[in-house]
Amino acid sequence: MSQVCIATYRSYDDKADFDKKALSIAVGLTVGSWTELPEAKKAEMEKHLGKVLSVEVHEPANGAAGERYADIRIAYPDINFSRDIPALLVTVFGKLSMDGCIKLIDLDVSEDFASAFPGPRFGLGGVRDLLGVHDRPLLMSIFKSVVGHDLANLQEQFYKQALGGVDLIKDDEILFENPLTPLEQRVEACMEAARKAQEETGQKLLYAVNLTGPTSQLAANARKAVAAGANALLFNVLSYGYDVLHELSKDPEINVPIAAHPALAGAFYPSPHYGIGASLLLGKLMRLAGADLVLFPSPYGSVVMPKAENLAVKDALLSPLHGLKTSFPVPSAGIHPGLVPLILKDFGTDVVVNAGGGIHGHPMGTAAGGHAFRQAIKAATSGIPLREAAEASGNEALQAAIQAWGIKEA
Ligand SMILES: CSCCC(=O)C(=O)COP(=O)(O)O
Repeated sequence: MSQVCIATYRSYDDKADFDKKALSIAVGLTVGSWTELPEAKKAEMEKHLGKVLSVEVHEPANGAAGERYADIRIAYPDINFSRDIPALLVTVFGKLSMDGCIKLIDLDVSEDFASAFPGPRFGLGGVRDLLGVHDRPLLMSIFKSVVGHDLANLQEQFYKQALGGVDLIKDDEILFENPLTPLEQRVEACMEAARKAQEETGQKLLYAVNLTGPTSQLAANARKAVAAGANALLFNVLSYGYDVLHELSKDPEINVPIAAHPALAGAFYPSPHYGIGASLLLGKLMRLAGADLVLFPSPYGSVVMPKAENLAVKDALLSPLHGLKTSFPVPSAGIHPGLVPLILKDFGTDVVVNAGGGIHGHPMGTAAGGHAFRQAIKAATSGIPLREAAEASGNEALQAAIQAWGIKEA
């Protein structure tokens, strides 16, 4: 069994000797120095020494400045760090993240390291089981206007979203503990609206309430939310750290799916030269830490992530990973019904179509916004072009949505 975690980096430098650089990383981030060590000490330290596995240099064809880079793979012995994500990240990219043009692209953790992580408790299949929906993409709606609103207002907004036939409703990530809509009362009010809507729609619904507060109170807040009836949680993972998600997701008393919000991710992944690659940041590490659903920008909407990077996030959430359950991909931001065929083309059926403005901004109102998405999903999964579907009687909501936002072709 492999006893190392392998980090892949991309390093840009017009002149560097990348072999030398790789060796200095492998030694510097493990035993500190090597050649100076006496032979007896070397024998003792060998098991701690990082190893350069490969260095692939890409010379720009035209010699253009700023385009020469190398992909460097280094194996770090598991013996050097404890079985937690902070220890792993500090080892492979702590000081190094501040040392020139270098980006952490990927991490392959060992079976032994992964064994400390149960991963998503529900995962994609578990979320589908809770909702009883197995044959189509799910639809999630986002509360939009939340700050400064009282419980009655949020309950009314929730009810309208639920009537639109959505499968999940999530809080806006900027809704924190506040006197107008305290956590437990908000959960009770929204779940009451969910029950009322279910009487009309016959549809089950998950409400991902935003879990916030100081880290020391998060687990208690989560338990309170669950006791009040919350059947899902939203969590701003990157502001707290992956280890906090890991703790929450393996807590047996917090027995509901957790949706990871990507707030702050833009500080890490967009630069080609610095930070952490999107598929690692929003894919592999979120899944390892236990996210059941992961939100991230799509290639089509208002906050755009390049398509290849986006599909790499999807793959990291869905490909085999040490036997962990898969996490639901939720490409988001600026999504409207006219984008549904593109989303399904790239993501298939195992995706959550997620919208805030694209639901609340519908010309016929919030509930119609949900209906328009459901009609678009039905058309796209049946291979019917949206324009054709919009002409059908009963699909007036879709027609109005297309008039408002249009259809984006590939
Ligand atoms: C950048 S991914 C997170 C998307 C999100 O949380 C959101 O509120 C998107 O809202 P929109 O009105 O753009 O659908």
